[in-house]
Amino acid sequence: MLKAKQSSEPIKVVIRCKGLTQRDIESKAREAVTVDQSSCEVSLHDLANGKCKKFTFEQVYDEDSSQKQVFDENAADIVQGVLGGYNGTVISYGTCASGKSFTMNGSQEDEELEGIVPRACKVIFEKIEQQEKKYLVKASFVHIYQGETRNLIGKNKNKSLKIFETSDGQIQVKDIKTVRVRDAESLLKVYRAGLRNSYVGSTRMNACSTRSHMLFFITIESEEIGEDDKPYIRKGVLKLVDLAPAERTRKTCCTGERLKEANSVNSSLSVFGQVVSALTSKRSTYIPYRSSSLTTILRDSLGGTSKTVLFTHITKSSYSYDEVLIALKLANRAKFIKNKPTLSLLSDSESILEFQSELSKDELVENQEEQKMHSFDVQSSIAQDEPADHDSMVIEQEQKLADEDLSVNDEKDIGEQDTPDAITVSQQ
Ligand SMILES: Nc1ncnc2c1ncn2[C@@H]1O[C@H](COP(=O)(O)OP(=O)(O)OP(=O)(O)O)[C@@H](O)[C@H]1O
Repeated sequence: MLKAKQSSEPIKVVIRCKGLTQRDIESKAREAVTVDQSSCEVSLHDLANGKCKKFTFEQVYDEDSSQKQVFDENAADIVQGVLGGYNGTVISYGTCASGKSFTMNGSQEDEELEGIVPRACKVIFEKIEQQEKKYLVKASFVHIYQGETRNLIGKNKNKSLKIFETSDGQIQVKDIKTVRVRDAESLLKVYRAGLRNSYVGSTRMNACSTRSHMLFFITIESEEIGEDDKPYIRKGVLKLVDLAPAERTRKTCCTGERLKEANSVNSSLSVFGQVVSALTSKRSTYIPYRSSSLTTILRDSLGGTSKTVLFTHITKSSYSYDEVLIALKLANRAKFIKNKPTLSLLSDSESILEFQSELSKDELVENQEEQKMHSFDVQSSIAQDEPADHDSMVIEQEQKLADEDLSVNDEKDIGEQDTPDAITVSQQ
């Protein structure tokens, strides 16, 4: 793999603050957080003793921020980078019910409320349509539930997937389900099918609380001819990560399975915090990535070659003071993590052949469709003595293809031929 090294840059840390909910107001919570968007300052007030802790970040959003603004100002660049052959990561972290899933997924009912993932899916294909180049787009969706990495799409969703490191230092997830997609709608279908399979449970803090860390991967490859007249594949992986919340189990009063889930999430988030600390401490000689599946998969995103934005969600409620303080302290440290975004240009014959053979399948399908249309054209002209309706034929055929490819939720494996044993999710 050819890699044009770039200089290091800090990961972007963004704070998004949610206002008091009706429930907070009814339970007499007060506002313990103030956000100054112009100075990018967040103040956390200890209302009992009148003290205040101030933090500054690259970008802070109050409760009136729009989904579009949040995407445009933080994720659009990352998506553009992935199209250009860089890895990109968006991580949604924060306290319970603070809007982590709202930022990533948002609401399907109202386009204005769509989150980063649906917006990214649309932008990717809008940009691809503006290009002459051919692109391959593939998606995978896994979650980490009680310490096990599992597919959220395809068959065998209960199988625990192994994470391993290849001899050249890449982190891969074995048997991850990967689906080739040809348009934004299909990509969104994969995402939504995975979401339907995710584990959401009711807690005292949130009726729809995420019980596992969810990681949606979009791999984008494009081919070009280099100055040496040889073919190269530009390859970028976009990781869209919705983390489960750290939970004070005494507060959420969960028991049984919910308690096990919370303990497992807390332990992986504690490793996440240790990795952030180690990466930003001058004294540290070891980064404990391997202590959890989450940080192993995110190795490239934290201190690696990815362009990364870390959203830290907090709420204004005075009852969440302790959790907000922990989240702000982690975010404040994460500001000092440096990554080296690195362009990935593949020149090995295996990658090029794989890319070209995928594209040749498209040509085969296109030729078959053309032949079918031609015979339909001739037959219908003979039968009706009228020209065939080409446009509606094409739309029908495309719809059929999309449906066949994306019947993910029916446990029917899709794009089986597209499924490699493993995909690279992290690089040294
Ligand atoms: N900025 C926002 N504007 C409007 N509604 C929001 C906003 N952020 C969150 N919400 C609403 O607050 C509720 C909780 O949000 P969400 O489920 O996204 O939180 P979460 O942090 O993912 O929760 P959990 O930690 O339990 O997984 C949802 O009803 C969501 O629609």
